[in-house]
Amino acid sequence: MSDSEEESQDRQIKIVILGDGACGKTSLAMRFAQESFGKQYKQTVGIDFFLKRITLPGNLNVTLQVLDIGGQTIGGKMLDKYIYGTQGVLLVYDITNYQSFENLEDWFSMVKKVNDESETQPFVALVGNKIDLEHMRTVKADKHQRFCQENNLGSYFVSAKTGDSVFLCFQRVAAEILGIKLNKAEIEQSQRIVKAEIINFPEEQNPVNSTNQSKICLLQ
Ligand SMILES: Nc1nc2c(ncn2[C@@H]2O[C@H](COP(=O)(O)OP(=O)(O)OP(=O)(O)O)[C@@H](O)[C@H]2O)c(=O)[nH]1
Repeated sequence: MSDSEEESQDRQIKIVILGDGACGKTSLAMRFAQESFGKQYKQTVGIDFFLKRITLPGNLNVTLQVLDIGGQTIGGKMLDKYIYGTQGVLLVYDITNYQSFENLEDWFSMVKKVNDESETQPFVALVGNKIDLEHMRTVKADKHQRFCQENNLGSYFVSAKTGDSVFLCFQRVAAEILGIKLNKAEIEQSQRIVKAEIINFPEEQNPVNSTNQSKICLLQ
């Protein structure tokens, strides 16, 4: 195989998403891989797979195999097998649900246990999801930062609903795994513009310009 053929081959990386039920793992994977979001909660039983090809600086094509692990799998027999040999781990919690943050200790312990005797360790990142619900936040950002510093983790805040920072998170994790540095322009480019939802409130019962009201302004 010539050098150029070798260079044009895709790199493959495996990333698992772990965390409590309903923290938004499936939503994150779907937002990243399919650009979609569903408001309806449908529990993942076992595991789901998503594939997405991205291009990193230097025209490097990378296929990300994303394993979305159901929140109920903790303590299950298969979990070790899903985690083993993965290059990246996203530890996800819901910023409005403190328990989902606390329980990450258990998920992280599983990751450490499985990789205990392995020569290579996965790149692990802490992901606070649902930042569109900032007004309902119960996990303070400094708690998040402390957990990252203490355990040497990557740190992200995202919203699967709006798409805020989702692509950036996966892109940076992939770059980190492959030892590629992203420059400021590349990071800014992948920060999506977040569109606000437009809510149509029903018209007022008695609007100002309704026909039974005078539109004439009287000056006294
Ligand atoms: N507001 C808001 N809701 C979200 C967000 N991400 C997910 N949700 C909602 O949270 C609920 C749970 O999302 P899922 O993606 O199914 O959660 P999960 O972690 O995969 O859950 P399990 O399958 O039980 O492990 C759904 O109703 C989603 O619509 C987000 O960023 N913002």
